[in-house]
Parts: sequence; C-alpha cells; structure tokens
Amino acid sequence: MSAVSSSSLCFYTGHSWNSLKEFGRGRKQQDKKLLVKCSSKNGNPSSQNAARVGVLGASGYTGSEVLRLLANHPQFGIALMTADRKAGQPISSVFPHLSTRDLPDLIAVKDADFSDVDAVFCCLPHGTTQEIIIGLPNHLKIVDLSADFRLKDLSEYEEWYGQPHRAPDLQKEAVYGLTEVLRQEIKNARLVANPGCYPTSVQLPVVPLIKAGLVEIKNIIIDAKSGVSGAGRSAKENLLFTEVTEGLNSYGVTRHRHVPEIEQGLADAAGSKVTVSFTPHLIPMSRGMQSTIYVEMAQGVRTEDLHRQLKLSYQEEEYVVVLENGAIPRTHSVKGTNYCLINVFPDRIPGRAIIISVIDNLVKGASGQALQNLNLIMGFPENLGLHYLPLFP
Ligand SMILES: NC(=O)C1=CN([C@@H]2O[C@H](COP(=O)(O)OP(=O)(O)OC[C@H]3O[C@@H](n4cnc5c(N)ncnc54)[C@H](OP(=O)(O)O)[C@@H]3O)[C@@H](O)[C@H]2O)C=CC1
Ligand SMILES: CC(=O)N[C@@H](CCC(=O)OP(=O)(O)O)C(=O)O
Repeated sequence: MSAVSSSSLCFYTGHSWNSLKEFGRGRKQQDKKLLVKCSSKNGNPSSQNAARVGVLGASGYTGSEVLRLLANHPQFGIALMTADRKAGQPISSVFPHLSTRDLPDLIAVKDADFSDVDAVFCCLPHGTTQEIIIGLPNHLKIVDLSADFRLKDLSEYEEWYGQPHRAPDLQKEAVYGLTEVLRQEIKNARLVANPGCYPTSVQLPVVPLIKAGLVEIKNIIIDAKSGVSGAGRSAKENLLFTEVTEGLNSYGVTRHRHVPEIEQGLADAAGSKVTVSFTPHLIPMSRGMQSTIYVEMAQGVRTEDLHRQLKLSYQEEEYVVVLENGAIPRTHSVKGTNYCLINVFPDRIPGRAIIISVIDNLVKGASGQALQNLNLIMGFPENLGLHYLPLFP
C-alpha cells in the first residue's frame, strides 16, 4: 500500500452509499511537495521530470487514457508516442480533446528511439504486442495493457488466442498486475502484464473471499457487461452505432478469452483448479463495466460474513471501495476514475450470494491500473496522477 492517508468524504448521488474514500489532506500535501520538484507544468519531458515515459499505441482508446492521466502526473514526462496508421500525426489531430496546454503536441511515430526513455505503457493489440516488446531495450520498464503476458501457461495462451506464444522467456519474467493483490511482486517487476478489464472486475471481489474460504470454488457464475470502448477504436461492423445502440449484445458465449485469465487468478487464490461460467455483453454506453457474480457460500457462511471480509481486505485500499449494506454499485459512480466499487447481496436461493462490481474499463480496467503499477515500479506514491472524481452524469 502506498503511503497514502485517505479520509472519508460523503457523496450522495441519489443512492445511499457514502464510503467512497476521497483525497485526504495528507496525500495533497505529499503531492504538493512532488510538484515543486517538477519544473515543467505542461508534461513535457524535462531534466527535472523523474521519469521519461513512452506510450506505444497512443492513438487508441487506452493510449489516450494514459495520455490524459499523464497530463496530470507531476513526475512522468511524455517522451514519445507511437501509432500505426496514425503515425506522423500530431496528438492534437488524433485526439482533439487532448490538445491542451497540459500535454505536449507530440507527433506519433512508427519506429521509436528508446535510448532516452525510462518506461513505456504498451497499449497495442495482443499478438502485435509480443513482437514489439521482444525488441525493446532491456533498460525499459514496461507495463503492457494487452493480454499477451497474462497467462502463465503457454499452452493455454495458444488455445485461447489461437497462436503459439512468440516470447516465452519474456512471459516467464512478467508479473501479473492486479495491483491490490500482487503489489509487492509488481514493485520489483520489469514487465507487468496489466489485467484485462473483465478479469479485474471479477478478481477484486472474489479473490479475497476465496482466500478466506468463504465461497465455494464451484458454481461461480459471472454475468458481465461492458461499454463499447472495451473493443478498441478501430472500425468494426458490429460496433457501428446502429448495431450497438438501443440493444444488448451477448458475445463470446461459452468461450471468451478472459475465462482462462479469471480462472488463473481464482485458482491462485484457491490453491486448486477453478472453473467459472462467464458471459460478457456489450451495452450501449461508451465506457464502464459491471460484473454481477453469483456464488455459493461455504457451509454456515452468511452474506454478512462476505461483506465483513471484503471490508477488512480493502480497508487500507484507496481504489477498491466496499459499499455500505444495501447500496448498489453503479457504473456512473466510477466513470473516468480508478475506483472499483463492490457490494454483496443475499440471493433468494439459500446459501447463495450475489456480488456486484463496477469499474471504468478504460481506467481501473486498463490505463488507471497501469499507471498505479508504473507508480509502484518507479517508487512513487501509487495514487499519483490518479486523482479523479467520477464524471456524473
Ligand atoms: N479498451 C479497453 O477497455 C481495454 C483494452 N485493453 C487492451 O489494451 C490494448 C489496447 O487497447 P485499445 O486502446 O482499446 O485498442 P485500440 O484499437 O483503440 O488502439 C490500438 C493502438 O495500437 C496501434 N496499433 C495497432 N496495430 C499496430 C501495429 N501493428 N503496430 C504498431 N501499433 C499498432 C494503433 O495505432 P493506429 O491507431 O495508428 O492504427 C492504436 O494506437 C489491447 O491489447 C486491448 O485488448 C485492456 C483492457 C481494457
Ligand atoms: C467490449 C469488448 O470487446 N471488450 C474486450 C475486452 C477488453 C480487454 O480487456 O481486452 P484485453 O484482454 O485484450 O486486454 C473483449 O471482449 O475482447
């Protein structure tokens, strides 16, 4: 846990939750000190920025979120950006919303020189990622947002991603980046495999309950919904406005590539194999994700026990917030932020519980968690550059 003191601030968004922890006085003072060290207000890399960062795939959705977060980061300067089809274009034309005084108007390049760069966020499609990362110089710290280095078992990678892994040695070195669960390992990593958005929303509530032996590892059912930005920015027919709006689309039914990632994380918590039912859905909103998770409780366990355990597990955490009894997590409450909100409800079927977990797929589900991880690797407070309140409505 970073050296953050967080005080509770009460919010009222039409629902009775009040436990979203907000920016404590201690943390603001700490950030002020760091800001004094940073000469460049506009995010340009300067000798006084503590680290020079590259963003690979800066013209995509997660790349743009990394840039937005870096604009507000006192210690990271943006040293370079890469793109594929959009190489040669300035960021102000690729993302007009990012053409502000707080970001340098860098031109995206195809081939970059990394000699003067300390770390990269790799926001590229899976498959392409491993080919690019294998050619990067060894001095670079890498946070990879793709799925390429998440699965420890290479035969599982081949089975679910349809091709053999082409960087097996690097895969062995990678540390899975579920920050709240693997913080100590992440601190010492050179290559972090940032988790997928659905796996983040599922593992954060379920891992502590499995570790505590409060839920059975059989019969876990996950019904998950994602905003359309989860599918990336490149044009696809099934993502046209007309295809997506005013409807709900299930996809990957019985076979989505996040199944092995979820099962890997839950099996690590359980110490034995876990099999889940997982069905994702695309819903007509631009960002946000909800996982509704149905679990069977261990003999004699009640939902109050699950709630108490989650509160305990996350009491020191800034970004995972367990709501008060009965409060329903809403995607609106996390939009644009790095928070994961969780709550637990009794099912009408005796012995079962319903867990609801919400995140912003582009922030805690991708770029925000990636920044949390790079902060840890570079020895900065974990929450640096992540101080965003929800965009509501
Ligand atoms: N969107 C989300 O919610 C989440 C995404 N992820 C993962 O993060 C990664 C990035 O996702 P996202 O930002 O949504 O994807 P996008 O499709 O929006 O962006 C992909 C980026 O990669 C670049 N790119 C594509 N092909 C190549 C190539 N052959 N060589 C170099 N650059 C290339 C694109 O450049 P150009 O624009 O010029 O073509 C673009 O900058 C993916 O692996 C994704 O699965 C993880 C968690 C959540
Ligand atoms: C809505 C949508 O299409 N979502 C993506 C998941 C986004 C993500 O987390 O992908 P990675 O595992 O590649 O990082 C999907 O279902 O494939």
